[in-house]
Order: sequence, then C-alpha cells, then structure tokens
Amino acid sequence: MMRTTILDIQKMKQRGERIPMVTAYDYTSAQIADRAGVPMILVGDSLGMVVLGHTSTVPVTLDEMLHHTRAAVRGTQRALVIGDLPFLTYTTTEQAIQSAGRMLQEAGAHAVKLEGGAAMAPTIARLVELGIPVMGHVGFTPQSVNQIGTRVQARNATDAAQLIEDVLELESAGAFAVVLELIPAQLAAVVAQRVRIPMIGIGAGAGCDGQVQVWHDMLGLYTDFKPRHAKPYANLAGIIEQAITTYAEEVRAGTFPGDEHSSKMSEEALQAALAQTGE
Ligand SMILES: Nc1nc(=O)c2c([nH]1)NC[C@@H]1CN(c3ccc(C(=O)N[C@@H](CCC(=O)O)C(=O)O)cc3)CN21
Ligand SMILES: CC(C)C(=O)C(=O)O
Ligand SMILES: [Mg+2]
Repeated sequence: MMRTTILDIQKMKQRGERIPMVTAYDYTSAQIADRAGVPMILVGDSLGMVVLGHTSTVPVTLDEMLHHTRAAVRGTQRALVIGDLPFLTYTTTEQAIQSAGRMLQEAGAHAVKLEGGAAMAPTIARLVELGIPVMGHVGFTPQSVNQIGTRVQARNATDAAQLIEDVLELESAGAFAVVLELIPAQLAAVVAQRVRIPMIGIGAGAGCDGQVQVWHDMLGLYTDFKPRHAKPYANLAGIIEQAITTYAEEVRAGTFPGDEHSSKMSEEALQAALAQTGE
C-alpha cells in the first residue's frame, strides 16, 4: 500500500474532501490510527502533557520527540507522519535544518510542524527548498503559553488581519498545510477559502479543511482538564480502570490465571526434578 504524500493531502482539499488528523505518540496507537484510515498522524509535542505529565509543552526536548516519533512511524504503513518540532529547536534556519533533518533521518517522520507566523516564513522556505515538507501552526501556539496564556486568539480586527497575513506568508513560503488552533470559526473559514493549502483546525470551527484532535482527549484518556475544543468519542480511562480493577480482584481471589493461561509438564518430569534436588 502506498504511503500518503503531501500531494495527496493537498488533493483532498482540491476535491473538497475534509481531512481528519489525530495525534499519536507510540507504535500501538499509531498502528490503530493507521488502520482506521486516518491519512495524517501528528506526533505532537502535546506528548509533554498527555504522556509525560508536564503542565505545558515547553519542557519537551527534541530527543523526546525523536524517541516517540520513531515508535509511531513503525506503527504506520499508509499515514503521513508529521513530527512536531519542540520549543527552541528552530530558533534559526540552521538550527531548524538540524532539528528537522534529525526528525526525517533519525526518526523517519515524513514532514515536520513548527509554530509561528510570518517570522517563520524564511526558515520554512529554506526547509522546503531542502526537501523537508513543513506544516505551519498559528493562532494559539502552545509553546508561547508563557507569553499568550491559553485563550482564543485573533478575536479583534488587528489580530485577525495579522493572522490572515501570517497564513498567506506561510503559504508563500511553501508550507504544505497549516494548523489553526483556537481562533474564531468565522475567521478560520475565511482563511481556508483564501488559500490553496489545507487548513487543519483545532478549536477553529467546521470551516477548516481538516481537523486535528489530541489522542488522549478524543479517547477520554486525559482527565487533568477537558479543553472546550475536545470531543471525547470514548471513555477509555473508565474502561481501562474497570479492566485493571477486575484483574486486581481476580488476582486477589486466585481466579486469575486460569488453566488456559498456564502451561503443564508431566508428573514424571516434575517428580524426577524433585528427586534431583536432594529430597
Ligand atoms: N490534552 C491536550 N489537548 C490539547 O488540545 C493540547 C494539549 N493537551 N497540549 C498542547 C496543546 C495545549 N492546548 C490547549 C491547552 C489548554 C486549552 C484551554 O485551556 N482552553 C480553554 C479555552 C480557552 C478560551 O476559550 O479562551 C478551555 O476552557 O477549554 C486549550 C488548548 C492544545 N493542545
Ligand atoms: C494540538 C496539535 C496541533 C499539536 O500541536 C500537538 O498535539 O502538539
Ligand atoms: Mg504541538
């Protein structure tokens, strides 16, 4: 089966097909997402929160991202896997080339994502020139949480106009798609109509060309907080807790393991072994 390419993703927009994307952080989950037919998987730096237990994405390192991306890539056959570049790993074009290069060469990602608007355009243009597909990310950019807090962005006219400019710059720089996070739905819809490249929303309304959800949020696995933009399609935390509770009860009661989970040897072999131990 052929791997999804950035051209396939862009064709989806041209055909008016909406694009589902989900995060995944390891082999098993990426395998499930791939089997479900999701064309793009993001190994997000949100792993700092939902996998590593930090309170923001700021502490996440490139080595941690490479470690998880390698595992996720191994789980996929069809999905395009995007590695999120973490905080302060793309502060110059040279550093971005190093970081993105490791993401593709060492971790096997097929593209990278980085946060920022017009200011990132020269860096993105150079990465694209070198053959590295880049996804942009504007609106609420979690790596700037210490500067902007966690709230809907670009609500006033000035900020909304700036966001439109930012996306146009990213498109000109050669970004193959852009994440729009936590911006008003009407603004996201207008932006999506104005550009040829897919706009992937999270908390940005139904007018985007695609959507992205964090694995743990959409499956009900992360219970520290539930962002407004997240829809729990399952309550896996509850299901898992119940399964582990039942397991613990069965171990305590001696009803697990059963014969079907165990193996046997011949009584003769056992007696012979006991004889040899000097009984
Ligand atoms: N579990 C999880 N889900 C995410 O979507 C996510 C992460 N972690 N970590 C990285 C970033 C951070 N994100 C966040 C974090 C907090 C809010 C939040 O507190 N949202 C407010 C709405 C703010 C507003 O409306 O102004 C909320 O009440 O949900 C949103 C996105 C999105 N990403
Ligand atoms: C929320 C998405 C877009 C992201 O950047 C992440 O999961 O890190
Ligand atoms: Mg991220």
